[in-house]
Amino acid sequence: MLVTTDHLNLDYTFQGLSVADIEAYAKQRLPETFNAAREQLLSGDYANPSEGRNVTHVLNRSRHSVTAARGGRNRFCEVVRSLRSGKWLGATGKPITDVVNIGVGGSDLGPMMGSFALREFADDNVSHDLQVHFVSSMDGGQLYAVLPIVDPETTLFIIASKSFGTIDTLANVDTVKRWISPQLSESQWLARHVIGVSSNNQAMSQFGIPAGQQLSFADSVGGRFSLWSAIGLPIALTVGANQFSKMLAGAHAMDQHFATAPLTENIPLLLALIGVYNREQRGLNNVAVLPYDGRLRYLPSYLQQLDMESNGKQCDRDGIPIDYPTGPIIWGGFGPNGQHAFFQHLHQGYDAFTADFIAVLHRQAPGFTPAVQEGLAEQQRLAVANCLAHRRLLWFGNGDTYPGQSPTNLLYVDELTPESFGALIAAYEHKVFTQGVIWNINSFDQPGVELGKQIAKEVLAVLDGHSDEHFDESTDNIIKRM
Ligand SMILES: O=P(O)(O)OC[C@H]1O[C@H](O)[C@H](O)[C@@H](O)[C@@H]1O
Repeated sequence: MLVTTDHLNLDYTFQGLSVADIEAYAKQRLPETFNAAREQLLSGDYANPSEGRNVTHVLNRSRHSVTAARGGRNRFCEVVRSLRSGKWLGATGKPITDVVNIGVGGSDLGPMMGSFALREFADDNVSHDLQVHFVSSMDGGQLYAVLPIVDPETTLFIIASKSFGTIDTLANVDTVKRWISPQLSESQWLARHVIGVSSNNQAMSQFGIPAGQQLSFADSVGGRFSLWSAIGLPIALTVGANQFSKMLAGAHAMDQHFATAPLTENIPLLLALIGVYNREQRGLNNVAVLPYDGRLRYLPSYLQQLDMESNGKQCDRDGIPIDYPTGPIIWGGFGPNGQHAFFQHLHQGYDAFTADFIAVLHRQAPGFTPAVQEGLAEQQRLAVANCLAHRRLLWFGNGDTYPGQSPTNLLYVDELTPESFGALIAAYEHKVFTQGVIWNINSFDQPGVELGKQIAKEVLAVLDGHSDEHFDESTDNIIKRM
């Protein structure tokens, strides 16, 4: 049960499903409309009915759109070149040494995961060292850590927000504005130390970001699908625009694979059908994501947003309540360390689950002595051995007290490269999309999140003394203590 593509491979042997099982299940669960839906997604024509627009993130990585969006892409590449070469000077004439990406959700998780995963692929033709930091949390916890180690005169902030209205991001930006003085005035800061990345150009202008420092993207690109757009700027700043393009090329190759590979050799389709099978036939409500390469350690959080925000729904595409289970709970963590923490429960605990193991078979270690290179190669083998061992134990068990029979996938790449990374993420995107089609839900909105934001505003108004609204006893009691 092995499926291989240029960049990504799937072994689903330990799902206990044969090719014939998959074919039969696809007949049962894949709607007749699927082929048309897939074509629409890949050409940017798939509808997001509740938000009244199409879904176009795939266009960010297809060759046509790179040409169509040449203006925006040129500015993106210029910004990358200028910052990475040290030519971008701050308001007091010093080169920028640090970039802080302020954004949350899709404006944080994708760029952070990609920058961390691909760091070693940085183009070398850079004259100075640029540090990229990430700040997302509304409580200021990350600002506490970053502000003391950067300097207003040499730091540039990316304000990354599709809507340019997310309170978490605006609150962090507001604190930064207080921090720049006395070294910089607000106008100096805006002129040389801020780049806006958003689909809301008007809000970026109102904020005072010069037009040349605004990078925009289409509002038809959902936040959790936006790392391929200008939101991916931190990745490009880390590795260079060429390597960023290779990541897009890997994702594009996966788009083509998804479009053309037959069902039983189509990785996203198989992942989707196996996932629906586990959810509906085996009653498994959770998936552990277990990367066995430290560079992919942010993958579980990224997939949490991708999958749970897309398919955690209780109404269909027309807004009508449904009575069947939809997207599972996604959780997980870096596999080798998980072995020393939560794996005990996986092996012998009461609750049933499924998991995706993600492995990288080989890793180059240029720049190290031959002895260290050999040590690192041994460590890579050690990690893969542990991945294979735990996967075996989970499936086969070991006597009465290790039940086994936990179905898992193994996704692996020969080497982690920008291309294979792009292909891996695109495969998961298409898995989530396919499941959304199967469950007849809109995978491209997040009404629950919006409702939570509205309630938070009402609570904050009471905390700030602007309202005397009452909630429930518990909430009112805490408010009284603030
Ligand atoms: O990029 P922004 O508009 O600031 O949104 C950031 C995030 O906020 C939200 O609450 C959404 O649930 C996410 O999908 C989104 O990625």
